[in-house]
Amino acid sequence: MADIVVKWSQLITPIDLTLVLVLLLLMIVFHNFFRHSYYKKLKRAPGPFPLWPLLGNLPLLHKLPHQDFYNLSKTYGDIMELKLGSICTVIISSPRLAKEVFNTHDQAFSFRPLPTTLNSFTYGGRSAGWTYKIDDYWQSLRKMEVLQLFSPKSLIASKHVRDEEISSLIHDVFEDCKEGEPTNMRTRLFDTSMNMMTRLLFGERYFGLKLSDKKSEEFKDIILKELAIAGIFNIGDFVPLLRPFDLQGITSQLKKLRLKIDQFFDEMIQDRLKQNGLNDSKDFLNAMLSLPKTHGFGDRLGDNTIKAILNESILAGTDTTATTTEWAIAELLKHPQFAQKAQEELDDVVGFERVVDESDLPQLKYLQAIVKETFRLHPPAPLLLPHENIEAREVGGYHIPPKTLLYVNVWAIHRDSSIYENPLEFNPKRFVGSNIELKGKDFQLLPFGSGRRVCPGLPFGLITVQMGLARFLHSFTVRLPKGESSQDMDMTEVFSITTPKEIPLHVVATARLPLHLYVAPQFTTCGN
Ligand code: HEM
Repeated sequence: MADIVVKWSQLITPIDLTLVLVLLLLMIVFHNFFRHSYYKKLKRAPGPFPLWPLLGNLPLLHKLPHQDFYNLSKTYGDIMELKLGSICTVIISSPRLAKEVFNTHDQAFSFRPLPTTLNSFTYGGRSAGWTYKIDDYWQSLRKMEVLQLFSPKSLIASKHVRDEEISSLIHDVFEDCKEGEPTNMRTRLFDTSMNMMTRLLFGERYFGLKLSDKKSEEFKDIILKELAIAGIFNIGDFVPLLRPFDLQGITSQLKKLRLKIDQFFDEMIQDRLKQNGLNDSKDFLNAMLSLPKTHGFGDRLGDNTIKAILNESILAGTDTTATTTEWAIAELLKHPQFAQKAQEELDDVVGFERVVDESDLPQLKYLQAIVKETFRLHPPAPLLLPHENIEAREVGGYHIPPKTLLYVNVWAIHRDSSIYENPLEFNPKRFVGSNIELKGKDFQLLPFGSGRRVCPGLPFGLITVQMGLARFLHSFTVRLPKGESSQDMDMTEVFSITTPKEIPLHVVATARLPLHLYVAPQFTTCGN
């Protein structure tokens, strides 16, 4: 054996090895070069040359991929093709092409490639958002979610949950301001959204009231870790050769986290099954457990599907509404003239003797304009969720090969200067009197996506943001803590599963309504 080792080392000298490596590198560069010219013949969308072996254009992306794509689109146009590792990726950055994708080719691009992180959290893509294709299973899931959570009837049934949780938020901020303490809006809004979701899903509040409760703390920790890890742009998803090395340490974290999630949801499901009178409670977990197993799902509405749906709903429904409301308050601190205008409207419509009710919303036009403007500048999912096609298509006159990863960069669309005047300016006036809606039909404003895969939580998410902001503005005037200037406020964003402000917003609030309107709510015991 020793002899053989000696012979090999004599055969291959360091110079030989360097030559082989250089040759390999040249081969990869030439391969990419010829492929690139070949693409051009097929009228492929323009894009930067995929210079890096294995990585392609990946090194062009930094911490905020949607901003990198936006900057690249200024050079290459509103449809461009990049090679991210081994994945052919097309990025759409104009309303015209978003309309073409979601109207003409919606079915073709309705496939959902599953990143490694979400594979684990959705039990192999069993939730509606990460089911790969649109089939009977996906349709049954969507139908069940809409019926139980988001239909007009369900929204009326869950109104008291939103009212109570927002009242609790107002009470907590009031307590902070009585003490003269700044309020951490990030934590308060997150807890509010989380409590709403957990009450709808399994009938329990999780945070805020029971901070000493160990189980609540553990649950919050799991969810925060999931949110953090789910947002990581995993190199292994783009460069399969690197996947086994787990360079970002994701796989090991996922395993630990998945065990904890499993344990948490398993206990909850078992407890529920042991309880007599399963059908008395009207939360989503009970609805799922009560469904006959064959109800449109074949035998797939097992425990793993239920866990995947619960987990996805928490991940999709919590941070999205909380970060949008936080951005809205931050923008209004920077532009107090708009906050004042919204407060005048609230005072006119609601007065000072009661709190805002959901039935007031249609009259709160200025508030609605503020919410739209916030979604325009700060869409929680700036690239929507990834889409994929299995058949070749032509978009904008360019050939899109099968298995292309497609991102619709709504962050870029929302900043298109041919649509929005001074697009980088926060100015809700642009939506006053406009009939642009958030429902996915107006392609210049798409924070909830569009087409078949449009967000099913849209009605719930929108009403939660509108009501949270309306109640907050009606109840308080706010300023930043001493020593901080709103004009210098750092508005840097972070790319994660949502796109929050990098530095959490802290505010000092002053009450503007009679004291009895800040009392803590009496919580009804169950979700619905
Ligand atoms: C401010 C609130 C929200 C925003 C901005 C938002 C945004 C989005 C976006 C952009 C998509 C992807 C659309 C696409 O790929 O074209 C999506 C999908 C989805 N959202 Fe939301 N969402 C919000 C709230 C919610 C809530 C409250 C829930 C439910 C608990 C929810 C559940 C889902 C699900 C299940 C999908 C996947 C749909 C599918 O692929 O079939 N979202 N959402």
